[in-house]
Amino acid sequence: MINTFTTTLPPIANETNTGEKIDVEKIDFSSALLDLLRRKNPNAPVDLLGLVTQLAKASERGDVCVDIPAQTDLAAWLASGLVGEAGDFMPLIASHQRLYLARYHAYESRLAAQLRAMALDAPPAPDEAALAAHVQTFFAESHENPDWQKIAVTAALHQRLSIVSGGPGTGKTTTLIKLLTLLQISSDRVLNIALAAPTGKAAMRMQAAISQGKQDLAKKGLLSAALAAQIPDQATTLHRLLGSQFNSVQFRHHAARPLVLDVLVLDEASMIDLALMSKLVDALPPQARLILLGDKDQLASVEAGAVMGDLCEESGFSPDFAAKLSRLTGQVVEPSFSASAIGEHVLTLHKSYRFSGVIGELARAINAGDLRKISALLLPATRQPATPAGDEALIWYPSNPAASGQDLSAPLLAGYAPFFAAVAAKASPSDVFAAFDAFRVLSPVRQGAASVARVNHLIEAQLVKQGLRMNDQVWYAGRPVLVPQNLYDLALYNGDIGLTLADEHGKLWVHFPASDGGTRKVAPARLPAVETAFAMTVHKSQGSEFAHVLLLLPSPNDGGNRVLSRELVYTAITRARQQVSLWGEESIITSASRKGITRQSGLAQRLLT
Ligand SMILES: Nc1ncnc2c1ncn2[C@@H]1O[C@H](COP(=O)(O)OP(=O)(O)OP(=O)(O)O)[C@@H](O)[C@H]1O
Repeated sequence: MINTFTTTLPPIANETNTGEKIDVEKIDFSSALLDLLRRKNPNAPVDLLGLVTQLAKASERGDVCVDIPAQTDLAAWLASGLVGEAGDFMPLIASHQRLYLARYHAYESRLAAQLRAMALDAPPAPDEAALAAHVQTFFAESHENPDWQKIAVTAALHQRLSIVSGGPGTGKTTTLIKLLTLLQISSDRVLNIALAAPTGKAAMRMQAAISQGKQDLAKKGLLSAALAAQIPDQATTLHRLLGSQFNSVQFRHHAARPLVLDVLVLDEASMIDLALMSKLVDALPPQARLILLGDKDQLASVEAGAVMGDLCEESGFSPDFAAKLSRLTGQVVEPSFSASAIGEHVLTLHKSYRFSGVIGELARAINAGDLRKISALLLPATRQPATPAGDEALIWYPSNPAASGQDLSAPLLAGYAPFFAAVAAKASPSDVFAAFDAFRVLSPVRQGAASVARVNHLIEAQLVKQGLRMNDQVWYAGRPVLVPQNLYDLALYNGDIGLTLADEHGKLWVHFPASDGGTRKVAPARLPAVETAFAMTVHKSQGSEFAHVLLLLPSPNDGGNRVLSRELVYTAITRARQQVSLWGEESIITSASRKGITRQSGLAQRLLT
């Protein structure tokens, strides 16, 4: 039986690891937990209560557990009736010298056990000769050696669990389509394949990328119309796939009522927290394949855990498997020791086919904490005029955007000018969306002088000046909004972006992208809890892409140091397809790249062999 103490879990966190949005419920979490424990045992060990306070705070930051100090009298804790060991029904669990809230321990240990079992449960091995021939056909154009996409496809065909990790443009989707096609070719029936992503936006991007990828493969004569029809174009959100239920943290699909599918593909897997990943794996039917796609270097999930990072911590092919992959791919695949039971299932793509230029170089340098490279990339830009021409891939404003006297409005308005022009011209909702997605302002913080709130305020004030919005008017044509929570009755989800546009009678509607590639509209009155979204936090931008990203990086005294990290800057920069504007002092950028976020979790250790 799973040990659950729902009352001891923190409420759903909302961008907690940015530390900006304080949830009132959360302030009381640590004291509520302590009260509960004291009521159960008035003589609870003092050091236990001290660590519980830390655990409550840590869980708000996204940690799954805290380390138990070496000198702890664990026997006294276990005798207190508050702490148990794995399998006990207690509010707290001590395991592997870590203290957990019971439910997180259950999620973590269960997920690790299930992933280990999936790694051992290999599907019937494909016929080598046939597979080698298919691989050669599908990668006939490849001049790469090693070709990581080819190796990933070949490896994944032998696996029930595959984790494909790569930065932007490394060909995760391209690899996936080849993999699904080959799975379908080697199956004697039509496979039931489901495509899912954490947010509606990410699901739509996945859908668009898959249908583009299918067309590319078909043009090369590698995908017949019949096969193409067997690979779905439709992607859904993970919540919808699992079956969200109103007012419940449980989904309709779980271990006792699994999904009906043969292959589940989950994109943007780094956004998935521990609880959700555990529920997802629970809901898989026996023998179904799970393919996770994501970028392990991006920010971890908003909720607790760093599942993608933990899963990818160790990787490497055994000598036998490496030899097999060498035979099948015709390339040299070196074996390497991996201490993880799922190390062979971590398939990393190394070469970016989209970012050959400065954006990719900067993203890699930030990731590697390569300060010299970062400075070299930023240096030429310092010579650029304060208001650059706008066609450079990297633009740098070397000042604190939160300092007084900084005029944020000019670049903001310039960036959104095509969007306002499309709104004024009453362009179709799809065209207005395209204009809006060409530029986005990102900030790490919600409040402060260079925050999301400030940018939204500045732009809205400018719109008043330009006569495009009446003072204090909440709804106006051109207002972009962000849905901050799941609104199941409207089929809208946390993070969805809508655009307010006037119809031919002047009536305002909020348009949202629809799953068929068009848009659908909702009356503003039905959306009581939305936020203006000219700017958004870097956390919320995950799963989205924009042609041009302007990233504001406030200095420490303006809230920057609390939240800036390598993962945050990397995630923000890699949202940009063509152009990045960085607005922050060099020391802020370099110190962020020195600071990686480490989340306390025992998942990687539980996966060790
Ligand atoms: N092996 C390859 N050779 C040439 N071009 C490639 C190759 N693989 C991918 N591409 C091209 O690179 C671009 C990005 O590929 P793809 O969309 O598969 O990457 P991704 O990792 O899924 O990207 P994203 O960052 O959007 O998740 C596409 O235009 C694709 O056609």
